[in-house]
Amino acid sequence: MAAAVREVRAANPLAPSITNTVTQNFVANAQLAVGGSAAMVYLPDEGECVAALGGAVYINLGTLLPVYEETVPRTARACAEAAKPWVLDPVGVGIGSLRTELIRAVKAWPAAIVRGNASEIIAVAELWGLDAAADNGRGPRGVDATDSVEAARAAAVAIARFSGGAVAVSGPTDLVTDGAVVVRAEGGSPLMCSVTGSGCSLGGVAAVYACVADPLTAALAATAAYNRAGAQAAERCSGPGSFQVAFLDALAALTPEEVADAPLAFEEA
Ligand SMILES: Nc1ncnc2c1ncn2[C@@H]1O[C@H](COP(=O)(O)OP(=O)(O)O)[C@@H](O)[C@H]1O
Ligand SMILES: Cc1ncsc1CCOP(=O)(O)O
Ligand SMILES: [Mg+2]
Repeated sequence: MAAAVREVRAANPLAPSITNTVTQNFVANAQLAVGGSAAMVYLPDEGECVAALGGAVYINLGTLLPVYEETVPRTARACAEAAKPWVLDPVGVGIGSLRTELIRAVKAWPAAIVRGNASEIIAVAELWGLDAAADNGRGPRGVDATDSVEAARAAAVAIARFSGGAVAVSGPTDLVTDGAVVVRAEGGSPLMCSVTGSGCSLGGVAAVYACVADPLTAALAATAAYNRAGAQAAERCSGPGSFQVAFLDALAALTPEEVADAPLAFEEA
């Protein structure tokens, strides 16, 4: 994790995004704060182009446009063909039919990292037909979780075993797995739920680290960085507005050691 943080700062890798219109700015600023480079695109040929240019691609389904019916599968396929990692954030899975169709479609080119809140991870496992235990999910309420992180454990492990990558479930305690180990990470702040894009930008930062590290290390580095920076920002702010500013400052100031020393609890999956 420390090496990933250091290498990103040294190499300034590009992790382009197809992401929602609500939080693009926060995603790009968080990617820049950790030392990465950002580029947001919408069109199918642009997705293919940035899959070739970038070290890893972030695809977030938060606000879909009709063109995404083409952009998302073509970009995921381009990543797979170029052996580039990509990160899926299945925001709001369950709203409308296109999100469902797209998540079903990209099962053919599995993401190196699937990042979402507990309800989204449970819903993806259900859609991919991976895990009977995942049927327990109550489903997302819009973009928010209604399930606990622990309720998503089996779904997360099943997705990681299917994809061969990592799954990061966010919440009060985060859970990250590669299908062999399950890692729990504490930290952050409840204020992160009051700033839209905390989850989206975590996915964008995971894509930055995936440019230089394996999926599990990248997902853990992003999660640990968020937990550290979130806790620090909460001490320095006076509410959600100043939290977001303090959070970007804290993210930019994190040392590799602070990220690597974040408390993590490992167990067998
Ligand atoms: N109650 C909480 N306490 C501390 N950190 C939290 C809490 N809820 C969410 N976080 C953190 O906020 C970030 C976004 O997580 P979450 O809110 O679950 O994502 P999403 O916005 O996609 O629903 C993660 O880094 C997570 O660890
Ligand atoms: C509010 C909202 N609506 C569609 S996408 C989006 C942003 C969700 O961001 P996050 O999942 O990081 O809270
Ligand atoms: Mg989210």
